[in-house]
Amino acid sequence: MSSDHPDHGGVGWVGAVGTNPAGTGRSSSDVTAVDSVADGSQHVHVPGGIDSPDAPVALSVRALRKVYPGTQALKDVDLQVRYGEVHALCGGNGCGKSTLIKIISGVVGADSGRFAINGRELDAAELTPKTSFELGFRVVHQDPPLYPDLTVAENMMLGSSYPMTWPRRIAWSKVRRRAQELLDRFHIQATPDSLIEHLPVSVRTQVAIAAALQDVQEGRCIVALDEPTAALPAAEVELLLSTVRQLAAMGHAIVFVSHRLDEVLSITDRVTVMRDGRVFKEHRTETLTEAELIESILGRRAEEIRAQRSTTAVGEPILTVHSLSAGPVQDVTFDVHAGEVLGVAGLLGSGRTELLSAIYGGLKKKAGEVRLRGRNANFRGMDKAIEAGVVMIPEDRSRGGAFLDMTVDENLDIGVLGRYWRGLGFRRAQMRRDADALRARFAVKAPSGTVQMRALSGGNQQKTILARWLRRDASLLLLDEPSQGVDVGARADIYAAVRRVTAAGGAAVVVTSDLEELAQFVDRAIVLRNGRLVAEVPCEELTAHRLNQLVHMQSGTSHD
Ligand SMILES: Nc1ncnc2c1ncn2[C@@H]1O[C@H](COP(=O)(O)OP(=O)(O)OP(=O)(O)O)[C@@H](O)[C@H]1O
Repeated sequence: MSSDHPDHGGVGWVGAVGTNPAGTGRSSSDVTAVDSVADGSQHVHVPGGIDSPDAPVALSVRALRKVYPGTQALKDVDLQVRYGEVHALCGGNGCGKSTLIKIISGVVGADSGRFAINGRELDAAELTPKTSFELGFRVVHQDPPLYPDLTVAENMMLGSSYPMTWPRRIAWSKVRRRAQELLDRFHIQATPDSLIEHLPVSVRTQVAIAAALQDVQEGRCIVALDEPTAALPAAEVELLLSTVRQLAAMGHAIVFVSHRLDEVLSITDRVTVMRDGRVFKEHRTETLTEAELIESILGRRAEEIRAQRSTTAVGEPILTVHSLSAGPVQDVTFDVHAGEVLGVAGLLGSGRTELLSAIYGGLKKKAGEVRLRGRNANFRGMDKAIEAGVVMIPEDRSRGGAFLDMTVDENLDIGVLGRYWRGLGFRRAQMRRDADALRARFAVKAPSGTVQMRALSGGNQQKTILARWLRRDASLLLLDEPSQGVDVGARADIYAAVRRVTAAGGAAVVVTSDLEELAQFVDRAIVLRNGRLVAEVPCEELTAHRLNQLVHMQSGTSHD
């Protein structure tokens, strides 16, 4: 391990947390911090700051190893997280971040390693979900395990005990009231009786976070958030990030996994960068620049991954949308030209996802028309749109794409099998070579193309699905949150693939809640508010700040 200061403190390998006679594992400095929290103080006294060797350690991991068939996911990982800090775990897709968190939460077994959680030392074999939970480790996983056909209240109560009335009946009014309190506390736009399957992805993520954190007001916890903001639009991201900072100020230790480097730089105290199953480096956020962080994660210079704007002259209109109304979308008119990537910015509920869906034929139009290369394109269903050269990659990839029981290459090849028939012969070797090349081009980290899709990390599944769709000969790409969950290098690779389509005379429309990404990668943007197109931003005016102003303007939450 190479680290700036992988200091393990002076009291054994668990740092400042020794085990006291009462078995709570709290040192005296530790207890002071707890008392101050109980007193309602928003600040935790950390002697010398959280970087000090005296700062109490909440979580310590030592020499952790994990081998999956064909992959050594973790190689001698050491990590220390202190009370009162937000500690980022960063690294490329498949470097082992989720595996590390799953092991600490006890849901995946490690091969070897030692842990100290809230002062209790354990061996890898002793760590079960129950022990981890009882010791105060809380986690919101990348794909939160919510039950789509249950209500918000029912999902929130799963895993904690249901309030009961006599004679042994669930007290539903109490369940609902408790859920409503959580919805209010986390400012979630849902009711206790909303069915999860009817909620947008971002609201589902918020529900999962609220459910995991429902009891963290009491006592001190270690809260791990595995890419909590991947599916959240900007306004909710800010809300969540301030909740995270508040939790740290209350004395909890936060492990924060994110590919969104602006978030990492804005709310964390330290960053541990992992590469290929190892801890590569630990940084203090205060003195870290974005370029240094990118270089630490990727091992390449930040300039190498900057996206190029369109270099081709903008050609004839590929997509023309005229006075379109569908769902919340009202009277929207715009066009996208050959060679162009158009970005769509808007808050949750602005109609951005429905706009793509209406163009694609997934959402019924109320009025208006859609033209492709000047011809009427009122697609009735996906097949017709695909035939016409339109590719749509939806926001919710679990509905739109990954076949987890099939192999990676089968996932890549679905939809293009017809290409490989030559008369009665099937060109299997060519198909394999093409899949190899595709995995390499999209940097899909997999031991081989024959492993099951479920063995891939979240980001690598995402890259596989994108590669499947982007290999088609599309003339119009409709992409909803294309870089959700992918690392900073892969994000640039995805836009490079989009550029290949536009350079060949195609066009693309990209919806993303990451305004930095829009400002960096698209050629022009439109802004939607309450279903209406309210602004068009040309390339020379594209900045995240400008887009942020425009998306918030009417709601009175402008962030000037
Ligand atoms: N159930 C599994 N079976 C086999 N291999 C697995 C399994 N789960 C994860 N892996 C492998 O372990 C490695 C680490 O995966 P992990 O999910 O921890 O990565 P990650 O850093 O969280 O990635 P991402 O940023 O994409 O979420 C990857 O190579 C992945 O393919």
